Amino acid sequence: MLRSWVRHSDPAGLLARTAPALADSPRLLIVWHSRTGMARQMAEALYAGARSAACTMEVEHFDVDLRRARDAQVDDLLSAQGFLFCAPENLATMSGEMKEFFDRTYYAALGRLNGRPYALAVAAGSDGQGAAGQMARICQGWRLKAMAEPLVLRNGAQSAADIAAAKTLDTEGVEKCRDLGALLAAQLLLDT
Ligand SMILES: Cc1cc2nc3c(=O)[nH]c(=O)nc-3n(C[C@H](O)[C@H](O)[C@H](O)COP(=O)(O)O)c2cc1C
Repeated sequence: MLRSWVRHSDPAGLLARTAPALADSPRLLIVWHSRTGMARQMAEALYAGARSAACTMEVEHFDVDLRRARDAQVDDLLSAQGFLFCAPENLATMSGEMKEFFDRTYYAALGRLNGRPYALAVAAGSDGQGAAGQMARICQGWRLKAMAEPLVLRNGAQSAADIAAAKTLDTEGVEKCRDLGALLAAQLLLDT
């Protein structure tokens, strides 16, 4: 579509020369899963932080792809220069949908993401270390470069009722996620 518009409207070919740069905008991929809302809000704050960092750095062309785990594909990984993975801890592991994303994409992406920056964010009741450790091992297998310690936010839920309740991320949590999103975006934009 863009190429055909360029061909017909730009006989001198000036825009055509800039088109590849637009197609090659750096891309940050955020993959998330959430059952009761906390990790979703964390992922949204990661996204907002990444966007605002690009704005502060006056970077015009920067894609931030916020993708639910069940919808994320190998090509999404391959076309991104950096990653944020955000999931809840369920039964001392990352949630099943997040694990299924890694299972589905791991071997197809292996050896093709080496050195790209990443960070992790985990929503938890009282722990979170199990999910963070598992995701970190997978990212290590992919030879990604950790940009920060995993961000683990705990809401204290332990009873069945509290666990099932819809969650609201507090202001401090939003700020921490925004900061992490900004850090990843800044690193990626400096690298590319
Ligand atoms: C089935 C299930 C198992 C859970 N197991 C853990 C756990 O092992 N450790 C923990 O810290 N929190 C545990 N939680 C609490 C969640 O991590 C917490 O409620 C968090 O907010 C979930 O994120 P979400 O709101 O994005 O779904 C569990 C929740 C569910 C539903």
